[in-house]
Amino acid sequence: MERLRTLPVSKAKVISSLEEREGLCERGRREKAGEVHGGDFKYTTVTPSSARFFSVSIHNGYSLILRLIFQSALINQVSMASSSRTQTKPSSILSGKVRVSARIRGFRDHELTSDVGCSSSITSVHKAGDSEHSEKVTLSFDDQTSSRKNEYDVDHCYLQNEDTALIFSKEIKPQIARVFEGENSTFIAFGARSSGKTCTIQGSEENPGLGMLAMGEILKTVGEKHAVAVSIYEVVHNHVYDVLDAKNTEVQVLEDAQGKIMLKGLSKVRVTSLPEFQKLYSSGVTSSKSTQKITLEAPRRSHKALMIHILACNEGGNSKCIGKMNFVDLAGYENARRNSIDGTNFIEGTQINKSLNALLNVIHAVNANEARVPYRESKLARVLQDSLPGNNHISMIVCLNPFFCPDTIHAITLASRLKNIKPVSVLSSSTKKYSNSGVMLSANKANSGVGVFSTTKKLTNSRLPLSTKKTNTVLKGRNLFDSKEDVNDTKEQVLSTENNPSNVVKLDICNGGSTHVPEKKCTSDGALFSSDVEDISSTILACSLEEIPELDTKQERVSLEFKDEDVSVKAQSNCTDLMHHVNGDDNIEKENNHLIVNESQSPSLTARLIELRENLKSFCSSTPLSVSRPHDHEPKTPITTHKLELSNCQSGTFSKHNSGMKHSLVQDYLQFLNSASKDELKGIPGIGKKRASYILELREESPEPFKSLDDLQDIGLSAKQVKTMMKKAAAHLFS
Ligand SMILES: Nc1ncnc2c1ncn2[C@@H]1O[C@H](COP(=O)(O)OP(=O)(O)OP(=O)(O)O)[C@@H](O)[C@H]1O
Repeated sequence: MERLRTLPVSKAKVISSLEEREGLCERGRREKAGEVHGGDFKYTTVTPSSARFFSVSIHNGYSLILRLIFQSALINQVSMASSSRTQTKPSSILSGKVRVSARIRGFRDHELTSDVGCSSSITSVHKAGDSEHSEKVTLSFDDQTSSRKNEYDVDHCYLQNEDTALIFSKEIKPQIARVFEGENSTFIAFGARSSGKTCTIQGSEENPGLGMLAMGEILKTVGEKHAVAVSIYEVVHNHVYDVLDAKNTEVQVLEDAQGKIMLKGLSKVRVTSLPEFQKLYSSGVTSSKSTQKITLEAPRRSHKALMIHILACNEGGNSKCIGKMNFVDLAGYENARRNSIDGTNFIEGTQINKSLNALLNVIHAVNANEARVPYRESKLARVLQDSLPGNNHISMIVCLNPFFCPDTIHAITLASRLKNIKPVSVLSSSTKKYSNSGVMLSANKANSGVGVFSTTKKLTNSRLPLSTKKTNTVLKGRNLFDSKEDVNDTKEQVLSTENNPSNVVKLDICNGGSTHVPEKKCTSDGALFSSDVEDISSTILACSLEEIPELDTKQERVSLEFKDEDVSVKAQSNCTDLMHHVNGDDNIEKENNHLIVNESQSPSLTARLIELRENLKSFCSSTPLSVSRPHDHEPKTPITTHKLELSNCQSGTFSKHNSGMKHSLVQDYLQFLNSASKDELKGIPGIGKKRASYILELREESPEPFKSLDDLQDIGLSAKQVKTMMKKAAAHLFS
């Protein structure tokens, strides 16, 4: 009997289309790439999952069996790629206004022959739907690290053999007429590093990208009444720089009294011909690169964007922007910790991931039609702010590496979540207090069965009128794209329920004796998930929600799995009495009264904590400041515990006053900035001459430009700088 030899996965290729397969077979014959030493065939294709299980004989006698196996794998794959018959999942209605399409990058030359390219994992692309517009695509990946199969729904998937021109005609061309009618369109390329984002958006002279193709079409459409101008900018470390300006000036993102975004310092260059634009686009990019130090320094990673302005010209020669097209080439996602070799690029990677998450949170909020969109948390989102909401079109193109890549899986996971959301419930402010007292798990239980989880998070101030802010507080966990959530280390939670698509689920964690909740994950206010830290090793591994048939239908089991890499502990918490549904806005108020404590059963830890806190509060407020004498007039030693509690109360009162003082200091400071003269402003440490004149300009646009400390970011101050300034102001009071 001949010995069987296992075919290494790396020697097998997965090609996602028949044409690609044929092309490669031909190439394989020539180059002997991926050669399998069999009897009468030189090259074949196989899914890596199949390859893992197949053994290959080196003897001719087994080649027939091999061919049968491989043929069946091939037929299977081709049928999956081309037909809608083999659906593994029930089709869901893809929701939201954001269109999400995927693009699988073609193989690079060296990938065709190396082990990397050969270990492909995009095993299948299921297309469903018969019309061009209603199709849904499910992408399947074999996760080689966990032997799982991951499936993601997107609106469309462009295969390796499909070029950028096809993407243009399907995604961009139909939007051009709408931009001339006054709507804005935004196209965002998102994905892991080297997944083909720049090639898709910017392209090259030989293979023009979407920006170039769009400009070609726009210039064809533009008549005498219209003109075209472009701006190109990049966002580095949450600062926006003008790429068309040789000095690379920083762009200030301002908002006028009407809430209109103004990009101060961003060049707008008129374009009349394609070669002119081509020169501008490529030289602009070159100039941005030239600002980096040459030699050993790695090119800085940034988000780059092109803005095409359509201008309406009147007879007097004046022009007004009527519509915009944005093409955004996001910096590539990568797991900063895993990919940081010496720690040097760790901070950069972390910051980029944070900004990607912040942008995705914005898109998610817009897509879900949330009342509060966290524009202020992302500079890029602030630049795009007037192009995202309402009828404006947003399209995300998720670029995928064609081989197994955990970062690619992370990217598609995040993007596909946009397709499974439903508009969220807006909870009244009375529910807000609970957000600080327990872990909130918010799930949009769409029919598709995919849910989201989130964290309670401090609401930053926006310039909404105060009344709007109060009433529109959205308690739905919006922080969908939390930076610490890493699909490579953490399993995706899937919350499957059939009904109640827009339910919000409140979760209290039962801290049973065997449950280990990593302490470092709990922030002071009790929220388990915070977006402050990237790549925290201790994360929730999995969270599943299942109905327990034998119990009341309103009770469900939540299983949370934690992984703490540092101490190698895995723990699970099963809570049976803590879930409750909120059915629609009308009942929210009523329902929330029942959310925390289920009276018939023992209260959860969070409920007990709330009770304790309330008791303490009422005790403090009711404690008399002087100790009254007992009625019998007998002198007694004062009770020491009471003294202690009294002093606790005093320290509580002191800290209360403290925060009051802090608030009034901040208010005074902002009031000063809103009213002081230029000379007075110049005298403030950290403001200086330039910022002083800039503040005056802002005050011309809006009488009170600074309503919160966050607004100081508009004059280019970082949160750290603001904090330092406030410290100095406080110190000044006592000097
Ligand atoms: N469709 C394609 N077919 C073949 N090769 C491609 C394709 N798209 C991109 N590439 C190649 O892949 C590499 C990475 O492409 P690109 O620079 O566009 O990726 P990126 O996602 O923008 O990278 P980064 O995350 O670093 O910005 C380049 O060498 C490019 O030539």
